[in-house]
Amino acid sequence: MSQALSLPPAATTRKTLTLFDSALIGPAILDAVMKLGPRTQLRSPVMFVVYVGSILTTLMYFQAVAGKGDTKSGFILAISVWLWFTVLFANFAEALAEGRSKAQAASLRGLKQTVSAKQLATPKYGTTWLPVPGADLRKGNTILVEAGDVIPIDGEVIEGVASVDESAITGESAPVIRESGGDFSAVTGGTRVLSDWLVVRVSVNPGETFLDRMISMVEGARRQKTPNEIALSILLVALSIVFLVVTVTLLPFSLFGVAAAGAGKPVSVTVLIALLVCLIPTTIGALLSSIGVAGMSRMMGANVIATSGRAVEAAGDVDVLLLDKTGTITLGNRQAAAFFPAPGVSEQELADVAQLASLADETPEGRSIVVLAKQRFNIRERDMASLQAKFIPFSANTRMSGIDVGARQVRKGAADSVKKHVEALGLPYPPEMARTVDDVSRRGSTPLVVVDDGRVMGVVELKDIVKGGIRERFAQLRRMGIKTVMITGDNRLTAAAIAAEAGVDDFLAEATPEDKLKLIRSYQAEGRLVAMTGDGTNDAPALAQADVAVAMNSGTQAAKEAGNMVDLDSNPTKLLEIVEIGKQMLMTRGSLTTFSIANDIAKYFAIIPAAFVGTYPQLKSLDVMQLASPDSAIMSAVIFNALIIVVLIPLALRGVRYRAIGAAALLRRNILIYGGGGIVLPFIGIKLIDMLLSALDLV
Ligand SMILES: Nc1ncnc2c1ncn2[C@@H]1O[C@H](COP(=O)(O)OP(=O)(O)OP(=O)(O)O)[C@@H](O)[C@H]1O
Ligand SMILES: [K+]
Ligand SMILES: [Mg+2]
Repeated sequence: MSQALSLPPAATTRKTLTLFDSALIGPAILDAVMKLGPRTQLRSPVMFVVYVGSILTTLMYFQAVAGKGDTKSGFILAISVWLWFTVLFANFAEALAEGRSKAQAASLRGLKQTVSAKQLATPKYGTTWLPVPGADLRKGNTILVEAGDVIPIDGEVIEGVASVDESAITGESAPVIRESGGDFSAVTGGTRVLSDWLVVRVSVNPGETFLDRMISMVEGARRQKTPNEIALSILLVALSIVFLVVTVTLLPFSLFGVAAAGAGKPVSVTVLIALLVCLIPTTIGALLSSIGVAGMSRMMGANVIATSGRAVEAAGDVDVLLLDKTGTITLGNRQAAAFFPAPGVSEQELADVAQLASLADETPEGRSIVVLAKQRFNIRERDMASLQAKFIPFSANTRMSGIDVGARQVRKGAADSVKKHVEALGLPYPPEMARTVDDVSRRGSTPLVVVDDGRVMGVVELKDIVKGGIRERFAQLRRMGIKTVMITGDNRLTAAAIAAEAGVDDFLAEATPEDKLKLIRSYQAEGRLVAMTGDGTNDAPALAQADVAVAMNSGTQAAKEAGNMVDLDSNPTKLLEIVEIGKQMLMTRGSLTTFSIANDIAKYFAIIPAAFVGTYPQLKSLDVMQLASPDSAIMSAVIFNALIIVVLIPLALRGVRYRAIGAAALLRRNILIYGGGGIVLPFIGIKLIDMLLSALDLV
């Protein structure tokens, strides 16, 4: 067994970077310069206007040097340089946000390694295996992984039980159990088997693994714009066009004013460009894409892999959260705990039939029944082949499983399903069973009724445990205005007991996969945004329908594929963080947009009097800021406009703090801070820059 395959320790692979990590700054500066191409610039129309302004003023500077300028060449150069800085600062903000995601992707790529696999000739343990390079494996191949092996690729366990170290991917050091059947059968490439062995059927082709998808998602975070982002971009473009028209029409006004008075100086094109840049919403235009990228990074930091930016955004507006019970609210390894025989049946007889019904049942429930019968009554496992029995597997629709031995039907399953099954055979269903079933259910356990060829034998109690700390977290969700609904295939009483213990707002019991889907659709029809958390194959259709679909990493491949997020920690209350990150992203975008527009209005008052006082001396009375000179006023506004981008980068990346107060209160608060701040700050900032410029005698 090659020990050289061991993975790097989790701590080094999941290193967290500080906001302005020195390792990120250098590359981001370089990247900011690389992003100066026109195609890249065109992605943000607002910044493209600044970009064109920078080029025009540069050209005008050379014209002025040649003696053909409409104003002093030094002034044009200074404006031009600061416009270029404005563009570069915006590029830098984006590059810095992307740098963080890229670092996260790189640490994931570190997990991808060339591993040799043990390919089996037949999908059966004990047959010979051949060493093949992991990259040669294809969907459908079967492989053996043993203690110490790195699992070469994603797959589904078809035989065996083993403990697996998934810390390289999840950061969680406790090993997890992976076994065939049930909801714990998916294994992820890059994780390591700690004990025992597994036979795994490869479920993907190379390049399509979970790790590959994570990497491409983290790297491509920027590429697709979300619907909200597109709407905002349209608003920003519209504002820019309005200001462009306003600025362009100022020139004839100025020329006309000078002609009419027979004195004064018309406004220069440089000043008009400066004015335009100050008026259009450059602050949000520069920071918009970083806000989106940073949101995805924060998800990743919370150990959630989001495969769609739209889902991250929708998370901020979720109204209803649906959770499946087993494996999501509870630990999910329901274990047989007790046998309750029907009248006239001994406990041993019940155990015997229950074991018979579970011989081929590979679910954790089925296996635990076989084990309990062995422990209690030393009933040895019989061989399915020599019994010539036919296996009837469990399905979420029939809610029963068992075997057929010739014409003899041995079954176990949900009480109502078994009752129907017995009555369909025209046999009596003992009324005493209902009491036992209710007693077991009220404890929050799952009752399975066992029936041997129509004769009801008794009840098996399956115990499950509610995950710790879940109650408080649901209370927190309630305070955020999110309704929690538990959906389960279990009966009403069990569901009610677990719902009460976990503290969910509502529950739906005896739900088939179709019922889960229907419930989601009905909420969506009311215009609500639905989040769903699930782990099982039977949750997959519902996950595919939900707006925000969080699959547990411990769950099945089908669930993970149907969802648009995977929680690496498999924590059902992770949605709290997901919602916070989504809300934070929406709020950051809203706050900075408010700030940006308020800011531009303030600049208008600083620049207009200064720019046109040469044309219309009456404007002097509007000059509330008493800036040193018209040139200094315009220069200061342009510098402020550029610097504010840099000042706000930390806020864009870190996000506005989310508080669990009502939406209206939050909105009021943010408008006050970012709208009010946006109006006041430029007056102070521009005045200070103006004083500094004249103190240094620069204008
Ligand atoms: N292996 C099995 N054999 C027979 N019956 C089973 C088996 N597993 C579960 N059942 C019965 O089927 C019912 C529904 O199954 P299950 O609990 O897995 O549904 P579910 O929709 O996944 O709900 P959840 O995972 O939220 O509890 C169970 O309550 C139980 O009565
Ligand atoms: K601006
Ligand atoms: Mg389930």
